[in-house]
Amino acid sequence: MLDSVTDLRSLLKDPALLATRAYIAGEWVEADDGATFDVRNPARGDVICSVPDLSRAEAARAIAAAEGAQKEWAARTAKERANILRTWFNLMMENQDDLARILTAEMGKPLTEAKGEIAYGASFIEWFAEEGKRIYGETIPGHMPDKRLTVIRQPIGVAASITPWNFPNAMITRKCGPALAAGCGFVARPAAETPLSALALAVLAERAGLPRGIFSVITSSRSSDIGKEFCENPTVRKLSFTGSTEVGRILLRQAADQIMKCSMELGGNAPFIVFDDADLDEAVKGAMASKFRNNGQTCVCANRIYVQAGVYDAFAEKLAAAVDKMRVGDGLKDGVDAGPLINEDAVGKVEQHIQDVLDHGGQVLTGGKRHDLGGTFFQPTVVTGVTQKMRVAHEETFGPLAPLFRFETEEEAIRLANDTIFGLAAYFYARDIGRVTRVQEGLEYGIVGVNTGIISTEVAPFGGVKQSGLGREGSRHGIEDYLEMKYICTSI
Ligand SMILES: NC(=O)C1=CN([C@@H]2O[C@H](COP(=O)(O)OP(=O)(O)OC[C@H]3O[C@@H](n4cnc5c(N)ncnc54)[C@H](OP(=O)(O)O)[C@@H]3O)[C@@H](O)[C@H]2O)C=CC1
Ligand SMILES: O=C(O)[C@H](O)CS(=O)(=O)O
Repeated sequence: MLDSVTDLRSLLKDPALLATRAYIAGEWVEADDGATFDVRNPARGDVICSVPDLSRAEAARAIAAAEGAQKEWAARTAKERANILRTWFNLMMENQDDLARILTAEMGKPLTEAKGEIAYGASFIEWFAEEGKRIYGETIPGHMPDKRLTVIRQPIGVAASITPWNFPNAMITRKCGPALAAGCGFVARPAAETPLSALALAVLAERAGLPRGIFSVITSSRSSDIGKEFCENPTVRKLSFTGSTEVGRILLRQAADQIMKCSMELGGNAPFIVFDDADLDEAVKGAMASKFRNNGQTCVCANRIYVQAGVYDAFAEKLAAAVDKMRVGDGLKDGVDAGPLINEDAVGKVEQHIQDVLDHGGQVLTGGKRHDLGGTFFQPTVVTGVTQKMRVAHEETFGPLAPLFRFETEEEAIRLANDTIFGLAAYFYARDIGRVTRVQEGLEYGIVGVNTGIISTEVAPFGGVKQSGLGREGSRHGIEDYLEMKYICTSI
């Protein structure tokens, strides 16, 4: 097991990627007051290293440096910015193995998933390097003979991000990619659980030639303080947040004072619907992929699995058999399908959801308890007899729990699936074209997977409706949130 920075450095081809100081204005710094906080390997809770515990003053300096660098950065051509971003992408892919080991060490996901995340994260840098060249304007036929009308789009200025621990690389690049391509300055504050992946990104950004000050990484355990600096500092013109709906609400309230432009990628409660005309084996594969990716710790994981009555028992049996084959262990070891949960609170939530199902008449089909490995390892679990009265119907578990609900009709399935304040991702398996059309149109979600359990890609718009968020990330739409539109009316 990992229990020190020496152990982790010994696993890396390039130990310099394991940076343990914050990155502000092109400098590697300690906290002004020398404070630090520990970064732990969730598999055992061992301390990997400590990093500086920055406060608002250092965050303010990073914001000022981003403002100072932004005008020159925006004055470069889109192609010049693209070339540097492309170099950054290349460096991320060349160092994929090391970045994945650092990510697994601090977050716990299996190395195979971590490598996948590095490629996914890098794809946003690659994609938006090119999208930056397509920030087109408009000319509009004048409303009067002596008027000439144009519309241009300019970088919004300094953008800031607050990101969660579950995708410590990709959630940052999904935001800084479009921001930097558009000509913005960028200040990132990663989750306290997982700062090392963000710092490794800064090491490679420096090597790629990103100008000093244009990109900073604030390591801090004082998330509320840094969030307030981002929301209250008048230089920050854009806040992009990924995390829980509860925290998103706090940030929106704080940002309202400045009428700040915000993107919010928030909580989910994804329904996964299996109709009686589905290919059951494909549906099981999709459920396994969607439910147990990152050990259930993603906002787009299937959180509720609705199965039509005629195929309920067959699907439950097939799913339990697939779940029983999952290999739980230390993510740094080969052949592991599920690592530890991020912390004890995460384990507690899974246990509470399982107990609530049992208290209301449901049953455990497989799993249901902490794993023999101890720590925050948990048995992948399937529960049956689940109903809308239970907590798991309305709360995001964010763990390896697959709750099976039974339904009778198509109308009932759509109604139950939409019975939530969330609206991020939904999935269903069916083959009748009329049913597929009616269901994909009837689901109130920003993302719908039809006969697939994995939907994430940099080329498509990712985001939710209702209380799952505001805005879209990735795709040709993702750069819009880092631009301001200017209408110019010229009298000739
Ligand atoms: N829609 C999406 O794409 C995603 C949504 N989520 C949702 O987030 C939840 C799980 O992730 P989790 O990290 O626990 O979510 P949190 O919302 O608790 O934390 C997300 C980030 O916000 C920071 N934070 C917490 N409180 C504040 C505050 N008052 N002001 C400023 N920043 C704050 C956290 O810092 P720290 O951790 O250091 O406290 C972390 O960096 C789930 O509900 C999940 O669905 C998660 C990932 C993606
Ligand atoms: O943080 C998350 O859960 C991600 O947004 C999910 S994905 O984009 O990696 O699928």
